[in-house]
Amino acid sequence: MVLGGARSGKSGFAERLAGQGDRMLIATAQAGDDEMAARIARHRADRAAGWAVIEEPLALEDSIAAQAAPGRVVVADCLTLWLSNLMMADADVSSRANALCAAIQAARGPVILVSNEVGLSIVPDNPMARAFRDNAGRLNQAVATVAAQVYFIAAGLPLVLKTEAGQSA
Ligand SMILES: Nc1nc2c(ncn2[C@@H]2O[C@H](COP(=O)(O)OP(=O)(O)OP(=O)(O)O)[C@@H](O)[C@H]2O)c(=O)[nH]1
Repeated sequence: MVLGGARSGKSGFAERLAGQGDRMLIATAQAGDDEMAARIARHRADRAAGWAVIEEPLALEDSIAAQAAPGRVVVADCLTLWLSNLMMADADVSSRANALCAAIQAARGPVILVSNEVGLSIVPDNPMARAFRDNAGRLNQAVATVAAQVYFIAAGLPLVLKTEAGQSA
């Protein structure tokens, strides 16, 4: 799991972690406006050759189950937009988080999950944003529990939060 703030360098770190072999990106972002469309176009242009890409805004757990395979690294980018898409669709966020964790645990190959840490700033002034922030914090905790390794990226640099041997001090 690769956590970080906006423009912290977490997607680039996750891409480097995936190495050079068979790599698949599951992108959860949707181009809801021109600025987002330009962002996505920039990501496509900057992406190194060799990546297969699937765009899946909602059924992330199904995509992970279908795409994770021995010898292939799957990068899911990002859980925060997936959560936002679920909330906009009035989905049951808690049961979908459980389904995602089950898919991660059952995956037949390595899965790298990118997520935002959104809880470090002031309390949002509207209930929707507060619910989003709380759901994001719960989702990150649930995924970090089942992840073998967790990194926090700040200013492009990784802080190791959890290794396969356990949590770092
Ligand atoms: N639909 C779609 N989305 C993409 C594609 N490539 C990247 N994205 C999305 O772009 C989003 C990340 O982009 P940004 O918002 O520019 O990056 P950021 O997370 O603020 O920055 P970093 O922390 O530096 O990675 C992720 O949620 C991806 O889903 C793509 O090919 N298609």
